[in-house]
Amino acid sequence: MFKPNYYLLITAVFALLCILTNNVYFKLVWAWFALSFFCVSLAYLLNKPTIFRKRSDGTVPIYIRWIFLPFLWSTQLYNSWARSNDPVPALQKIDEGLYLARRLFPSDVHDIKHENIGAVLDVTAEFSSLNWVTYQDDIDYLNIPILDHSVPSDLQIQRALNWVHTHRKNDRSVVIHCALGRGRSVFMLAAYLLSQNADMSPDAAMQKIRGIRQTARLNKRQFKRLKRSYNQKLLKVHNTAWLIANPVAGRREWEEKKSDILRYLSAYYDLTVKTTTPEVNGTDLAKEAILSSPDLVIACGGDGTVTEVASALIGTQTKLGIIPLGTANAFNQVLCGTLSKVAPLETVCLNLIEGCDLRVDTATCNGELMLLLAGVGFEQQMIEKADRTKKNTSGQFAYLQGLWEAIGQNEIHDFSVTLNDDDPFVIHTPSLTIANAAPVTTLLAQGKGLPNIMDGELDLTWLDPKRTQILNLAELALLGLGDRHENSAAQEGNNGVFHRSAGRVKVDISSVGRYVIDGEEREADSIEIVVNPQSLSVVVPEDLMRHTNDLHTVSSSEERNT
Ligand SMILES: Nc1ncnc2c1ncn2[C@@H]1O[C@H](COP(=O)(O)OP(=O)(O)OP(=O)(O)O)[C@@H](O)[C@H]1O
Repeated sequence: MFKPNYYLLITAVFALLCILTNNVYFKLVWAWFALSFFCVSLAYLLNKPTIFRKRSDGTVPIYIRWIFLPFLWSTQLYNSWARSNDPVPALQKIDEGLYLARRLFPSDVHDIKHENIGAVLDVTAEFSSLNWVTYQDDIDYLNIPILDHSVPSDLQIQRALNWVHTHRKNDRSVVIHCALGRGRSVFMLAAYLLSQNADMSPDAAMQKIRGIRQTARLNKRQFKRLKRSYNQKLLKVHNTAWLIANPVAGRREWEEKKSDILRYLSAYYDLTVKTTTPEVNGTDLAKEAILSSPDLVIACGGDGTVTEVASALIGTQTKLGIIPLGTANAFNQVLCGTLSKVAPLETVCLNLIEGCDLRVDTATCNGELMLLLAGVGFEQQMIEKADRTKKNTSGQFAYLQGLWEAIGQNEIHDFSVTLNDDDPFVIHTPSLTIANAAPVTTLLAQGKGLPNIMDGELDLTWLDPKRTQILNLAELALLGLGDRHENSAAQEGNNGVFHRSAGRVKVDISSVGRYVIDGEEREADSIEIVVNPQSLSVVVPEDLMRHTNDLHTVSSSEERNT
């Protein structure tokens, strides 16, 4: 508690000066000094390094710099005195690819380049970092803000270990720096050495560092925390994740977004990144991933990629995460909400870091994994009409165009339907969907409102051929939005919409010979769909889960921290 008390004392001195001074200008200056040091003491008392509002690119906003100017002046004065008397060089190699440094200045860039350093971990909260994009554009930068003389949180340690490890695994050298390269950065480097050397003790790690950088010294609290983390076996690189990306999904955004995705995620996950090719699909890569038992496999692409990856994860404890870079990304909309498609990349990645785990139902359709739904009639015609070229030019509107054309044709078919072990019955309809789940935009599946992905049931929705299909769709939209579904399970339906539920469904579709499953076209004379309750673990946003009281969830972030 030395630091806050010390800063409180300085605050008191400036407050006193402010009271005792008569000159209004001096009064203002002393009040500013007092406020600045008071804010710093609060930051220490509450352990809130984020008070400096340091951004992810390492800059501190101008207004914060003004508020804290008196404090920053004094620390910079002290640090420049300490640097000029430093008996050790600014930057020192401690281990293969691992460096320690004091605060980095433009004059250090030459050494950074010379040592071929590709990643900078800045553990200061109070100073703006160098603008690495200007100096060297292939430098990865991460700030983990820690107050001087303070200890990092378990989560901060975990982030640092994973980030450093991700870079080391890719043969990139990493420098960890704080203000003088003596405390906070030494803590993180020692923690990383301990995570990589099972036989090393905290004392041995410190000895190794001090053998090279004699000024390295942890205060009592820091060393106690290092030992505690070591004894509790927290100094481990974990949260391993595989990221499987489809480079051609959607509008081919992977290349453009790749570096941001890696920057956000590698700060928390020990990442392995793979891309699909026409020969090696998401299932092949996810099967390869499973061999190393990662905590999370992230599918980055459209629904096709998500289904490929998910099919290797069914029945395992490995979680599926999604970065929606496809055209529709309907499954992601089911899990993360309708607006998830337009959520900023940072939010999407944060959900994968701080989200909750949820076990959801999946199904198989003719032996193939079905996450969302299978459809004959309108649904199949809509997908058939939205080909790759149309998806590339019109995006999601390609599906709307397709649906519109299908409604215009209004082809009616007979299908023989068997639910569970019941007797078959024949329906006469232009559209039948059998859904495990569907986003709110998939009207054709909402005969009983939104299908529930955790109820262990499939939802069958079909439309009355005698009624105008636009009216049927309007009815479906109302069903999706509200509670007007009480009658849709009745024999006579609900204003042109029919609905049934079952765990197992068999449909004779020989009259059309074609169907779609999760947006992909298939051919068959019959389809058999079986639900597989709670067979897949997925990561969903925490705020979404807070409102879903009937679902059993485990906070993955908590789990990861234990
Ligand atoms: N490297 C690649 N080159 C060409 N095609 C690929 C490659 N990787 C995957 N594919 C193909 O991409 C298709 C899957 O695309 P995906 O469904 O992920 O995106 P989308 O069609 O744009 O989105 P959505 O399904 O959400 O509408 C598969 O047919 C797969 O064979």
